[in-house]
Amino acid sequence: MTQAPVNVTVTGAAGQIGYALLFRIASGQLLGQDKPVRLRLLEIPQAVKAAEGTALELEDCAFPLLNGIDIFDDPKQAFEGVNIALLVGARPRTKGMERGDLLEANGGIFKPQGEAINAGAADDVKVLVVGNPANTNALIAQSHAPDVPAERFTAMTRLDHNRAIAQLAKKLGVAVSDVTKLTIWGNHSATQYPDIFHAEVKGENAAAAVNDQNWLENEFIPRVAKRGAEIIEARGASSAASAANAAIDHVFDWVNGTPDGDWVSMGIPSDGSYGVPEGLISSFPVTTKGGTYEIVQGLEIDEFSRTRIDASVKELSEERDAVTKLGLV
Ligand SMILES: NC(=O)C1=CN([C@@H]2O[C@H](COP(=O)(O)OP(=O)(O)OC[C@H]3O[C@@H](n4cnc5c(N)ncnc54)[C@H](O)[C@@H]3O)[C@@H](O)[C@H]2O)C=CC1
Ligand SMILES: O=C([O-])CC(=O)C(=O)O
Repeated sequence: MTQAPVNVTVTGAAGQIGYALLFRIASGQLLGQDKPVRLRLLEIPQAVKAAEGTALELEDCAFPLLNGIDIFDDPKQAFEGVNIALLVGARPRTKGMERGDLLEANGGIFKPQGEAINAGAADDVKVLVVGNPANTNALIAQSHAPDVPAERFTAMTRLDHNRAIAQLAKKLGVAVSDVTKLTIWGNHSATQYPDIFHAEVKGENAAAAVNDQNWLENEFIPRVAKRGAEIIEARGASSAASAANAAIDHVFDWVNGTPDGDWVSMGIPSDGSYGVPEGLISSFPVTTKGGTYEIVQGLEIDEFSRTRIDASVKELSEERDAVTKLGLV
């Protein structure tokens, strides 16, 4: 272990996703088996003790790649020198809360975190926002970090991507590894559009292999888009291990590259591609290489897909308008 450790900051470290995520980071699954990590955990003061408990367990795993753990309740300290920032902690919607209240409450979290990243992060910082509403929280954080290149702020739609692959593989009776080029477009919300028209199954077009528009419209798309609610209904709590798994996948692929002939979905600041207004943090098909990503260009978007993408992008624009009015971006 000759390399300097990579500083990984995890917010909401004492939460459900944090508990499923930290052990995998420390075991080397986030970055690779050759990369030592130093964990910097951020929690609210009331949850610091629980985070300390998790840190005791991490210690007890004796992970060879885990170089150390520090726990903070101050974002400025937690993001000092950070290379990889996983923004998981967020304010959940509670009874009687309107969408605007939710955006405002999260603004109170993601604005100071964006400022702290701006002030203290390492030059190569990469940020993944998991906490909901993930795309707009990422936009808030990014807009308060003017010295960090905007494209370093990403939002997680990888869970949706993985869910869609699993459902498609199940429908066709193939292995998940047979499915490539799946795309999630838009927002991490019920308006998202899981697109199988460019996806392939063993190299053949997936939509043609399915050949069932009714399944696509009335089963597949709503199932994937509302999977979070299905999990909450069944488990009595929101997705945690699968969300942590998706965060691992997102960062691992961003850092280590996507395989030739495939791509992944990431919520990223739009450059105007596919008619998505510039600056909105929207999900696109991307390839990654050498720690950077590029939007897959040149995909033909038919009328059906266009309508779905536009609907999700409209929701993102409305969220941006709402947080702009609140003075959060
Ligand atoms: N993008 C995606 O695909 C998914 C996103 N999520 C979202 O991830 C978030 C976390 O989920 P869970 O871990 O299940 O929630 P949780 O409620 O178990 O944990 C959240 C943790 O964040 C902490 N926290 C709150 N404010 C904080 C702040 N200002 N700084 C640092 N920590 C703070 C809380 O103390 C708590 O320990 C939620 O917003 C959830 O909706 C969940 C699943 C998938
Ligand atoms: O729906 C939720 O609250 C959690 C979530 O984002 C998901 O599971 O996709």
